[in-house]
Amino acid sequence: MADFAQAQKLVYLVTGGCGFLGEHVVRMLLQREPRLRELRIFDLHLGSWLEELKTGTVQVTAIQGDVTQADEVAAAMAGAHVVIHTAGLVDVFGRASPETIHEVNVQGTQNVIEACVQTGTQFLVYTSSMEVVGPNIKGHPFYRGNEDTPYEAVHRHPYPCSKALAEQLVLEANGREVHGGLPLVTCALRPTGIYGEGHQIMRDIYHQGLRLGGRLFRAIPASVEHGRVYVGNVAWMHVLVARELEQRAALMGGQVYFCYDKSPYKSYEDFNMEFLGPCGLRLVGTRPLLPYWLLMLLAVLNALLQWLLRPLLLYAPLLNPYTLAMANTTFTVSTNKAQRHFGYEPLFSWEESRTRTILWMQAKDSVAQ
Ligand SMILES: NC(=O)C1=CN([C@@H]2O[C@H](COP(=O)(O)OP(=O)(O)OC[C@H]3O[C@@H](n4cnc5c(N)ncnc54)[C@H](O)[C@@H]3O)[C@@H](O)[C@H]2O)C=CC1
Ligand SMILES: CC(C)CCC[C@@H](C)[C@H]1CC[C@H]2[C@@H]3[C@H](O)CC4=CC(=O)CC[C@]4(C)[C@H]3CC[C@]12C
Repeated sequence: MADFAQAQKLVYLVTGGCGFLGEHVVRMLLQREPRLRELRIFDLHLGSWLEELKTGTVQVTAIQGDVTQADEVAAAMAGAHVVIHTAGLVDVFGRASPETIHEVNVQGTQNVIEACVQTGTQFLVYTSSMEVVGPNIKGHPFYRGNEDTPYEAVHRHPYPCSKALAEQLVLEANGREVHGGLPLVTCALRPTGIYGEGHQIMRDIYHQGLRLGGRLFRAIPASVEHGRVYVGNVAWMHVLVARELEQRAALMGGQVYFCYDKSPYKSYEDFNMEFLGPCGLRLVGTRPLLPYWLLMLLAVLNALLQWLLRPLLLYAPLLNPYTLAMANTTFTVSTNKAQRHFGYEPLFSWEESRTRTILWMQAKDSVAQ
């Protein structure tokens, strides 16, 4: 018992710990990081599920706070050894203003870095995104590329712009001296499209299908591959990186890693059908029902409507010119950098990831009815 207590010495802080990915990171840390003494969960909105975590041997501290407030971040971080920064504004639908997206994703990340320096927190793991690379505005395919694949990364949309800037800040901060004189060690993880338990967009698409009488109509050619990764494996990568950063600082510091697993390469819609199919939905058509130009016209109309209606209400449908371009451009990853640098292997097989996601969809479905 004394040995166990001695081994529990680390304090971790997870920003955005109540979000879709953040919750999985929090639960994974509690399950798979035996050296944890205290886990701080920092989020703008705290979930009631946190209460159930407070019964174990690890001290779980919930902190309601805002990453855009430097003093709140620094106060939460005092005495922490590792910070996993997943908090972010994920908005490609025009819900938030570009200024707000920048403030949360870029200024919020800068505040996390400065808090590390100020408080002496030496290890920072940042949740970046595939969107830092692409797809770019020219619609160039990125076909099973890796971290070194040359690609023209050009963005205009506020979300990828903010993620790219924030990632750059994190990587440039690697090696900065933190309070106490030691060097800050940082790295960035770039998930592709994350799926799994808690994935709100999947639920939105499911409900859209229900409204259409149990059908979805193919909009994207089946040949367009879209990278996807299971949330449990993304969480596991975060836990492993955080664990290995100290021992392998020279190798991993300042590095980026795509998040990957054994999920199959498919189009966005065909991939979703792996889960929506068993929930009773059908994807109609082997080819897109509407030509691309017509879909783009609808997407532009949606954007126009959003702008016109903004003074009255928030109109933010899934289809807009940006999301259409995203879904319609091949972007997939094939790499083993995480395996080579820190021994990552996916914790969940594709079959397990699929089953877990289906069970969650079905359970949610029965609660909703
Ligand atoms: N969902 C996806 O497919 C992907 C997500 N990512 C990145 O993963 C991270 C997590 O994303 P998700 O879990 O999907 O999003 P999410 O929206 O479910 O979670 C984000 C969390 O951050 C919190 N948050 C937002 N603004 C905050 C603020 N000002 N201060 C403190 N907390 C704040 C939210 O309350 C939320 O709990 C984000 O950084 C996102 O950019 C990267 C690649 C793919
Ligand atoms: C028929 C329509 C055109 C289908 C619309 C699908 C879109 C809503 C989604 C297609 C691609 C998704 C994005 C992608 O998986 C990469 C992402 C990375 C992130 O960091 C955040 C989420 C997202 C932008 C994701 C959002 C939904 C899509 C645009």
